[in-house]
Amino acid sequence: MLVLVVNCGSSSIKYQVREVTTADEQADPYTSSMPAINENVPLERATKGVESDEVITKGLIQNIGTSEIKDHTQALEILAERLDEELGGRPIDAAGHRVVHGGERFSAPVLVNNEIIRAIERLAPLAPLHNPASAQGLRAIQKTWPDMPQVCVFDTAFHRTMPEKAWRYAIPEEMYVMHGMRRYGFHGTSHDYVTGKACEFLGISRDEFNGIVAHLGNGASATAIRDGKSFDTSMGYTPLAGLIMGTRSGDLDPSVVTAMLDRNPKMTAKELDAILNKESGLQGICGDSDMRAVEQRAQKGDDKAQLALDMAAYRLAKYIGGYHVAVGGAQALIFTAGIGENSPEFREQVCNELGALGIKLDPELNASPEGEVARISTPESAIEVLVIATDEERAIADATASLVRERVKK
Ligand SMILES: Nc1ncnc2c1ncn2[C@@H]1O[C@H](COP(=O)(O)OP(=O)(O)O)[C@@H](O)[C@H]1O
Ligand SMILES: CC(=O)OP(=O)(O)O
Ligand SMILES: [Mg+2]
Repeated sequence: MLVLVVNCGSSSIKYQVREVTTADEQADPYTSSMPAINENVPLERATKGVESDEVITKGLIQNIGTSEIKDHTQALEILAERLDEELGGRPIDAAGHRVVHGGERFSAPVLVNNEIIRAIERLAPLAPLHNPASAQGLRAIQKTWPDMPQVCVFDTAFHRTMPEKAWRYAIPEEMYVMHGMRRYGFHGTSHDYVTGKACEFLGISRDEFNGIVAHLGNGASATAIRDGKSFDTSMGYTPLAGLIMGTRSGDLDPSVVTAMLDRNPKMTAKELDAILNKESGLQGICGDSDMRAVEQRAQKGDDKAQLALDMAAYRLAKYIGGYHVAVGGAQALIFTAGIGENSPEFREQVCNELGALGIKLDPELNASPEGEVARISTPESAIEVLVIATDEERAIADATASLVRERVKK
């Protein structure tokens, strides 16, 4: 089956077309339209018998929302033409979308219909940059390929298993009841995927696995995995909370925000949002947001870059320490995504902060982890440290093929 994976960002569309083989094996019973609250089926169970192994083509459409490309609808028209060329007219069987916010409703991937698209649009206030883009992408594909089944895979879904003590904010209850102000958590597809890989590698069944995942890309989040499920996570109501990221502040005292407003009463919510999301994090501390650039400057003795690294590593280490407690003792610490997979220096710096947990890195293994899953700790380490290559697109392609296959059977 040929599956188009679409990731609609605020100003770009990342896409992949993947060949997915589906064995004639029954997947686990899997709710496809209305998943029950707080239910969650691990990816590897939901996609049993589905294997995506080959990327046929991939690419990026940028500058959406400029004079060049008006909106996501126009971008999808460009994509359709491009794909026709790149695939030599071969038809696509299904499309799978990364949707950032699934709110409290979605705890698993769903087959798309008009009502689902409206639900994603209704969640726009919680993810103003991402959800409207996804909805436009979904509608544009509906228009271009009216018969193509579409599936949405939500960043928030994996975190629907968190207990209320982890997801509620200590603010007046009506803020939650009336406005949905609570922790949702993001990067769930990645946290779920690498958790499955870790269990496989360690020979532990999902239900018995306790660990911590550090997904460190441009956006970064840590998740406490208890009994194989998300128990707590560092991102919150939006992807701004938690760790120090490329351009996002992560956690701070909310009074800082009100003080910014006090100083400059003319500042709009949008401007405040831009300061915290686009001008903060590594960028705010040292003027560079890309980890490679920050590391290079630090190696040359640049103090500001070194401070940015120290702060980011320290913040992450504090989360790891807290989550070790939250999961009742982690069996493994997993590093993944751009920085987690590619920066031995940052992994080392974080682990150096974790001596109290009895973590011991093997410097050679850390310098060049090999394969999809690599152990980088010594045999004496109290917690295994793993580097796992995440693949959100693959997970989305598998989930899409799995749901579409079930539909064809019915
Ligand atoms: N070899 C490397 N060393 C250090 N950082 C790296 C390396 N390769 C990629 N990165 C960092 O990974 C981050 C991007 O991660 P990625 O997961 O690709 O992001 P996105 O969230 O955009 O998917 C950037 O900060 C980049 O500098
Ligand atoms: C949710 C989020 O932070 O996504 P990204 O890492 O793609 O920015
Ligand atoms: Mg990412």
